Amino acid sequence: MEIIFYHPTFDTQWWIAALEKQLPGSRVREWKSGDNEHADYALVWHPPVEMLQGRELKAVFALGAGVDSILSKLREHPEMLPLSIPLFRLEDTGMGLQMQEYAVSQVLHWFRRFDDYQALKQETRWEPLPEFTREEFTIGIMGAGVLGSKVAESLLAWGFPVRVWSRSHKDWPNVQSFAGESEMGDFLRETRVLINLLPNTAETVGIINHALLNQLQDQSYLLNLARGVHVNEDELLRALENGKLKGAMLDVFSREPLPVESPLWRHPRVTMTPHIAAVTRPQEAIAYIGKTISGLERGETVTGQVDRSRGY
Ligand SMILES: NC(=O)C1=CN([C@@H]2O[C@H](COP(=O)(O)OP(=O)(O)OC[C@H]3O[C@@H](n4cnc5c(N)ncnc54)[C@H](O)[C@@H]3O)[C@@H](O)[C@H]2O)C=CC1
Ligand SMILES: O=C(O)C(=O)CO
Repeated sequence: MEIIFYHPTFDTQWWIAALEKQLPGSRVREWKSGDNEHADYALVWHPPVEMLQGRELKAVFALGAGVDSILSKLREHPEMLPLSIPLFRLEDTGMGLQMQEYAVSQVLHWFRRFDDYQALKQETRWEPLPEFTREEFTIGIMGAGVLGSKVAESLLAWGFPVRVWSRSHKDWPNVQSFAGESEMGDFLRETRVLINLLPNTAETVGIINHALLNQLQDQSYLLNLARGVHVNEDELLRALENGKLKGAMLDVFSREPLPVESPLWRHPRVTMTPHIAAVTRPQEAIAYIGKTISGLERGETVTGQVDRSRGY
């Protein structure tokens, strides 16, 4: 079995050795411009069109959870990957735990008012504040997929009321489920901490805007863990000024790296990280890819295939 590999930043030689160990009998090579030799599978992140175009592959694996960048390239260059070739993405492979760490630590930070205490410290003020209760700290998660479900589980374990909003209803113990546009208002009304874990699609781009934020309780919080283009950044700043939002923690931005002139850098109630909420964990990813390729070779049903018409 021949596998081609392309990733602009990963340690390619390490991946090749680990993949060959995971899939005995396979030959994995780094794809380089001009390589038109046969391949059965391609493992990619931001691949050049030339790498995939015209190949008769059994499947392509994106080396991340979000497939928005490859799908947007495919809209421009449909010849790059015909619909008959399945595209897979990483399902969890260690990202669920990272998202849980991120979400739990930030929710607890806001819940225990560490942001307020930090502001008081700046003014040299020793002042115990009233405590928040869990009842007034409902967590609303947009996107109830692989990562949303893990985050929901971890916040439930900390005793917070948890609700999710997605395309279809979920029957998860102790989680209130809302679906579709018609239930968006009910979902937002009691949400105090809004966590975004939606995929980036034509339907979700710009979804966190003035109209949405305005439906939250006053003094709510936003945690964006998915994609920057989900948030209208000007309207987010407006919500921070008019009291709809008390704070925002952002891992992703409409432009990355975030330009130095963005006011988000300087806003005292915005905290941020540089798109590191959950990164690809090589060992887990290789185990998943190995298992999926072996399953495909045996003609079994496997999970993780992207629905290109849906966009995720
Ligand atoms: N910041 C980071 O480091 C990372 C960010 N991500 C982002 O997280 C996203 C989510 O990942 P997964 O949970 O694995 O995806 P998933 O495909 O398992 O889940 C997506 C969820 O969104 C819902 N959804 C999709 N379109 C919708 C719509 N129009 N209205 C309502 N609900 C809708 C689906 O029903 C599903 O519940 C990825 O697409 C990626 O963009 C993923 C990994 C790391
Ligand atoms: O896997 C993804 O989609 C990511 O955003 C990785 O950082």
